[in-house]
Amino acid sequence: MKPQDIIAGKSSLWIFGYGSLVWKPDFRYKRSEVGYIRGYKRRFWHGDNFHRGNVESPGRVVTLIEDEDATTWGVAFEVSGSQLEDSLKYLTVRETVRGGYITKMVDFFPDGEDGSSVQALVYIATADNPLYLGPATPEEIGAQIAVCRGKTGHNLEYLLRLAEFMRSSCPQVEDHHLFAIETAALTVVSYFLAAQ
Ligand SMILES: N[C@@H](CCC(=O)N[C@@H](CS)C(=O)NCC(=O)O)C(=O)O
Repeated sequence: MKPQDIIAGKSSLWIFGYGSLVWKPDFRYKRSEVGYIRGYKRRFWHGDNFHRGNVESPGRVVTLIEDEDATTWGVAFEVSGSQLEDSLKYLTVRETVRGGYITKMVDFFPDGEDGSSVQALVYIATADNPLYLGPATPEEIGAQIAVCRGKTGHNLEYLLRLAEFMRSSCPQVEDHHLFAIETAALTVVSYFLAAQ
């Protein structure tokens, strides 16, 4: 969907973040809510040759994989008025042009509500994306993240800030994939430090 199609006729829009957007939206918004979407699992299966890696050593960032039994927790940001066009213009470059993500509309369930949901825009990198790296063990992914960096910073920062968000904002959620990769990456880092 093109940004103009997304905002057509809308006075406000919710944008769901589940990776770097949860800790670094970098666009102006009216309000935010922690919550979840259903039918997707978050996986570090997408490559990144710009923000957290480069062409020779792509980093690993998250995307969403369809799984009808799964839920993914993150943050939704409501944008309205001029924030609508500004946020989508910014995210088109950050997510789509540089990251290879496409847009979809999903149901977002704010935490603590009565099970009600709102429609939200989400950026997803699908398996047919040239940057898609696919499944690997937590050890393989952790080792890759421990050594990659890109124009925005180290891949380790991307991982640790997401893990910190989940611990502080969603303590009730046990994200095995995320925390196994965090443990693996920090183990590699500890070897590097011990070797010095
Ligand atoms: N679309 C996901 C993932 C977003 C994401 O991590 N995208 C990368 C682009 S490859 C990004 O924005 N990176 C910025 C950064 O690493 O600071 C989200 O909603 O958070």
